Amino acid sequence: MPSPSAQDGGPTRGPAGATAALILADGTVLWGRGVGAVGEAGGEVVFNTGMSGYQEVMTDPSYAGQILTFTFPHIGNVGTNPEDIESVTPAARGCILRADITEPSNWRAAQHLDAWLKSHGLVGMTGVDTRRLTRRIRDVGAPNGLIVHAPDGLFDLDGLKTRAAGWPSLEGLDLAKDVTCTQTYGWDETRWSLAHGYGTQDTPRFHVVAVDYGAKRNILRSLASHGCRVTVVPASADVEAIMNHRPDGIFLSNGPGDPAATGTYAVPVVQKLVASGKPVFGICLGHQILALALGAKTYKMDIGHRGANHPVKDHTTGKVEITSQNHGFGVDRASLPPGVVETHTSLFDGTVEGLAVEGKPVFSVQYHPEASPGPQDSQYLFARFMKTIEESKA
Ligand SMILES: NC(=O)CC[C@H](N)C(=O)O
Repeated sequence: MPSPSAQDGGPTRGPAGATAALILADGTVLWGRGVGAVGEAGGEVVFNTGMSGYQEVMTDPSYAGQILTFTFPHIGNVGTNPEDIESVTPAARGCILRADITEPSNWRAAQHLDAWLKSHGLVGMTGVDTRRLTRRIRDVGAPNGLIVHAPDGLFDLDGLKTRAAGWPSLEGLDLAKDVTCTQTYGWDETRWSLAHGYGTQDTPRFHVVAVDYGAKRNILRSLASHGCRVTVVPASADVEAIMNHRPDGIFLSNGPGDPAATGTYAVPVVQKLVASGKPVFGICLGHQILALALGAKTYKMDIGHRGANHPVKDHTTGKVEITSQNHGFGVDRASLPPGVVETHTSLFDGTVEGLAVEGKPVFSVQYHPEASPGPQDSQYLFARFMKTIEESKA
């Protein structure tokens, strides 16, 4: 789009047709067309390279505090439906898209993406050169920014630039407490499956307590489909509350924010869980919290991993799997204490992707074996967890 019209003092009118703007913390402005809710939303601007699954991505609670830009240009063309969600309320703050959203074309579509964004109060914009934005994020790291949707085309650019520059970093932010469940509940796979026509569940083999730091539904479904009864407890649950459920195994979920910020409550609980000798399996934030509990350190990555084509090597089998990922923090290899083994490694950038504790039924991965969206290569990890539980019971 051409440059905006010069103004003296008052609001700035964007280039012809511009009803939305992305303002980055360094003052960069990208213009576009507004979709979804009218208003302003701020967060860390990150890109996801997946070619499908925008609704699962937008509802993944781990995207809390972030504005998503999709590198795939056509987003919204199959509309939205009530099933492809990873939580009831979308966690991402907004979205940045290349192409305008077309009419939905899919038999499952219940709503246009634009209407769905509006109904959840999410601000979005289209017409952005997302390739340019992504290359910029790759060069300088994920910036904070604001997206503004103003149908009158008028923008208070100075104020927006000040607010974007002052937007707080995700580093040090505990967001798990914002997205965790407020009460303990049993994941009712049967009811969910029947409601969506996917059949029933057999008699459960094991009872797993899942600590919810922002759990994606497909993890709970995956545990259930591997034969588990699943009890979900809030992130603040203490060891006694967890053990009172008499679990066969404990699952530590994914979730948003800085893992180190959970140090006051989650980390000491996980230390006790590890000491208890019960099988423990962690995914993403759960993996990072486990690492902290074992004495390792986490750090903020420049751009993180978000997409559905990340190659990871499993050192146990020597196999390479293509994985679904969404994280902006990582576990520092140099900080791993003796007795903690790196089981998986990223073949993109060599970072730590999985851990196991020697002599204990405890392991975790940085990526998402439940996918949703993404390839199913890593489903074996749920089977590995079941085997660990079986062995620990024997
Ligand atoms: N998906 C997740 O659990 C993300 C973990 C953590 N919030 C990160 O960004 O690294």
